[in-house]
Amino acid sequence: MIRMQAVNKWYPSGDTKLHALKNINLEIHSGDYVSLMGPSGSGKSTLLNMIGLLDVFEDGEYWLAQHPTHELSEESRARLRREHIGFIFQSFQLIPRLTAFENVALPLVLSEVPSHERQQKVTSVLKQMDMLARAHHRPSQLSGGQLQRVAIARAIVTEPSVILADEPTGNLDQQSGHDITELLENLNRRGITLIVVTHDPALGQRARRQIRMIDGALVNS
Ligand SMILES: Nc1ncnc2c1ncn2[C@@H]1O[C@H](COP(=O)(O)OP(=O)(O)OP(=O)(O)O)[C@@H](O)[C@H]1O
Repeated sequence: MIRMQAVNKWYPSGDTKLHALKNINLEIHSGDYVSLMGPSGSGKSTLLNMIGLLDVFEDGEYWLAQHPTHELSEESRARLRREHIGFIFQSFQLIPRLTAFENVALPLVLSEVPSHERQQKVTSVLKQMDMLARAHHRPSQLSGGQLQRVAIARAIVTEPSVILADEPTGNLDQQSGHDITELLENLNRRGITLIVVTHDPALGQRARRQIRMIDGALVNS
């Protein structure tokens, strides 16, 4: 599903450059459940952004679902991202002035899915997340756990093959965090590849495979 070979990423940093990803070699198979851990600043979010095609790297190769993303135009990369990747963030990243329903519908609007099909798909995923009763609430009217369930509905409405979750339980109390973890693991049981960045060892250890980063490099991939 995911294959990186000798990927390096530098960020501009004043007059010099910061070597944020150092010779990353990584293979993740379809249906895997992987956690990515490591100290603050070690490069976890940078790597997740590369996997999700949100940012570009300077050298190396990255194959996603057998597509050579390093050779593709920004437009093709965006299409591949929409087809394959669902994102979940610590801060939920919902649009405040849109209802839960409208937030979940947004990726389908961007993919030009017809309105009646959109209606069906959004209703189905909100139901799966037990959020149908709150479909017309705005984010400010929802709890943290509910916000994350809406965000998961938004991530899965396009039926992605990979979910990338950056500290998905970081802003939640213990019970809500546990519920969200179960929801994500259920999606993985249904075949979605799940990659979770976390500082929480208890969450990280639940993954079938644990990857550690230190100072921009993978330690045990
Ligand atoms: N847009 C950017 N421009 C310049 N430097 C950046 C940028 N984003 C991240 N960095 C730097 O790259 C390194 C890796 O950052 P990254 O956010 O990937 O780490 P992380 O492991 O996810 O950290 P945390 O656990 O604190 O979220 C850090 O030194 C950070 O300061």
